[in-house]
Amino acid sequence: MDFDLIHKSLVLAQEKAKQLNRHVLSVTRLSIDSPNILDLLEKNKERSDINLWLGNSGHSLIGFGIAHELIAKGINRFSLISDAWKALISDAITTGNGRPIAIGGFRFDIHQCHSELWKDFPDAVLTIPSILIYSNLTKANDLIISDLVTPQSNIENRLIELKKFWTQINLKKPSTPLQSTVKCNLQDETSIKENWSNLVHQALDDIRQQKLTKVVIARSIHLKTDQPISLSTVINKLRSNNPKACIFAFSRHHSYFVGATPEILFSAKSGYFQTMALAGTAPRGNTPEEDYVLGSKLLRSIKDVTEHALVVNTIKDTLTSLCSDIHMDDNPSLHKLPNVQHLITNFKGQIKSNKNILDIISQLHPTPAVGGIPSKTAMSFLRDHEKIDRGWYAGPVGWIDSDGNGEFMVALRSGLFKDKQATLFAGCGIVAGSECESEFQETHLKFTTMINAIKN
Ligand SMILES: C=C(O[C@H]1C=CC=C(C(=O)O)[C@@H]1O)C(=O)O
Repeated sequence: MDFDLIHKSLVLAQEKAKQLNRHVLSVTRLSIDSPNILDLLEKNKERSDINLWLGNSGHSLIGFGIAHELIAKGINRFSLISDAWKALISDAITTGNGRPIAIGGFRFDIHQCHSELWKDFPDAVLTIPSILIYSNLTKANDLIISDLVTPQSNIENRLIELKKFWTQINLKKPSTPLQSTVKCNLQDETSIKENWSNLVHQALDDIRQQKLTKVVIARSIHLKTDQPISLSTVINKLRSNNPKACIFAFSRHHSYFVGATPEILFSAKSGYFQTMALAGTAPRGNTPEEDYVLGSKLLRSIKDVTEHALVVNTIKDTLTSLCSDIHMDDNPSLHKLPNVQHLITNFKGQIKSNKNILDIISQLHPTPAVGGIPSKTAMSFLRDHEKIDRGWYAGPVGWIDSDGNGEFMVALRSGLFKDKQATLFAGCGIVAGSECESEFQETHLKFTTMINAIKN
């Protein structure tokens, strides 16, 4: 590793920090030989400062440590984070063609009661890892070393610390696979079903009274294992079981939030964007014939097509003021995943030059694929009736770079892990015509993404 280049960047950052009398981010990019991200994860699985992204469009990131963390609370969390990010990157010193990259996530709803379960996950966080390995399909692998330098920093010490940190992360460690067996907790099925049925009926009542057109309700399940659940085992299984999904993991303090989501909230590359409406679900068939029948039925289901169209129209309306040259699929098609198939409508186009990805996700979130219509009424319905703390489930998670590129996904098919416990989340859209039992089964299928990653 070229430590001279890192040293140079730290020195320049300190000169600037002294001039400005505030901290300055130093970022150095070095090329490294094909590091295996999953291998690095395995070696460091016990760490509590890992940010991982295995994107479905080829971008992979793994970050260790924290050079700097932007944290925001409350109603203006998106704009606070966006302003802090802009200020940070405008001062940053970059060497070796480096560019700052941050990774993080946002809570689904800041007004929902904040429970103890999510205490390690603030309303909004963007982390600039000390060491970040970034790779994509076309470019070589980058090792990005970042540090926050103040006028008082001891540069020589910082360099020694960074060297030590890299050695520690890269150290060969014998892997000790954990044998976990999943046991469901004692919560009995009847009470779960009863709560679910009350929630669905309440939602249908509000729909009948025209207070709501759609609301996406969710439930959680708690699992206990006989050994701590290994992050790398879960990630490896998610990765191999869900080739079309984006796999993410955020470990903070003693918990980690992990998922394999199919849903892009907004992704940006060189001024162009991609997003999607994903709503309307059917099971997969056991045979190709059965699968075809289920898929065809979904494409013709008035209830599902309506549920989907509500998402399409809202996304289209929101994008109009933020993007130009918008192209969208004429009709929904099927997005087939291992356990379920969804209706999908893809969008692409250009981002208006004065908009950045964080401004845009603040407008898009929550789409009616996770909230509802009207959005405010649906959110207040969820606060009053859902009785779970969604935390980061169904919130935006992703990464961003200083050139305005990035990807944010909706954190679905996900769970929060702590020691020997996991809390998994799944939801589904309720519209006129939704049925309690089939919606329950749909959430059950959605849980299996995570359950299959935990089970032996
Ligand atoms: C809310 C979830 O899924 C959303 C995304 C796709 C299909 C959905 C549906 O058909 O209800 C949901 O809107 C979830 O997976 O927890």
